[in-house]
Amino acid sequence: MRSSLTPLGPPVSRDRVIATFPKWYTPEACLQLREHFHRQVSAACQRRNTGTVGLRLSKVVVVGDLYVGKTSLIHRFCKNVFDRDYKATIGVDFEIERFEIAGIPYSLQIWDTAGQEKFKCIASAYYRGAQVIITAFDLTDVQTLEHTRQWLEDALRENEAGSCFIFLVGTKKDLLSGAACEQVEAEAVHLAKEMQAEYWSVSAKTGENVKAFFSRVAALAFEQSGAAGPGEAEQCPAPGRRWRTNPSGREST
Ligand SMILES: Nc1nc2c(ncn2[C@@H]2O[C@H](COP(=O)(O)OP(=O)(O)OP(=O)(O)O)[C@@H](O)[C@H]2O)c(=O)[nH]1
Ligand SMILES: [Mg+2]
Repeated sequence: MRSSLTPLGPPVSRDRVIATFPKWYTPEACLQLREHFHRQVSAACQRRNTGTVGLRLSKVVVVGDLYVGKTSLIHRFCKNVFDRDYKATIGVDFEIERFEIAGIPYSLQIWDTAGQEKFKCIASAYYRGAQVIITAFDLTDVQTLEHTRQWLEDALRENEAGSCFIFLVGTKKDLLSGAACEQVEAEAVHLAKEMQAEYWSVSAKTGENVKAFFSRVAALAFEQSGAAGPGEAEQCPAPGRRWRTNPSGREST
């Protein structure tokens, strides 16, 4: 059935409908601990403030070393495919993924950048204007985790301080298990806290956590963008001053 809220293009698929706030991966490194939409956003959505809505699209930039699996992660989410063969991204590429969040149409423009050094100057030209920066590393290659600091620094240089949500994502989870996985995750969580990033482990091969991860990205970006209606963005703190919710559920900034 076609949704009345998506007048342009085909309706969003059922698995792109986000009705309840998606949960974090680990509470140790997460951008906020609320399990529901912010009350101002919910109220705006209930009023269906769709006549003069805020921005309905957020730019997401995915960075990280070559071969860590950035393209694979995006393709698993957007096309539900996985390719075992490596085809280096040359420069940049992007996908637009449409959602319906709390009843309101919303899209992510997901930029896939090249990890190879020789393409870095092309890719970095596209960092500007990001609402979300995803720094990816390979869980089986600890050096790629160490390099995420530099990738983040480069991406942040092109954006206003405190204006982006940052995610640190460990890829290829299917290749690691048990104590080895726990050890790398612990290191990554530590780094994520330093970066003020939210941490996720995913597998593009099996699809584990991929949809949950992008739903979380979309919901956080949606709340912050003002897409729920006029005035909501000003009431929602910028990512640098995120809503912090203590475990008791009380919100603070
Ligand atoms: N086992 C496993 N392999 C993966 C996974 N994700 C990616 N790969 C493999 O890792 C290789 C690199 O993946 P890409 O997605 O092309 O890496 P990339 O980060 O986009 O690389 P650049 O475009 O050069 O920056 C490919 O051979 C993929 O099949 C995963 O979750 N599990
Ligand atoms: Mg690629």
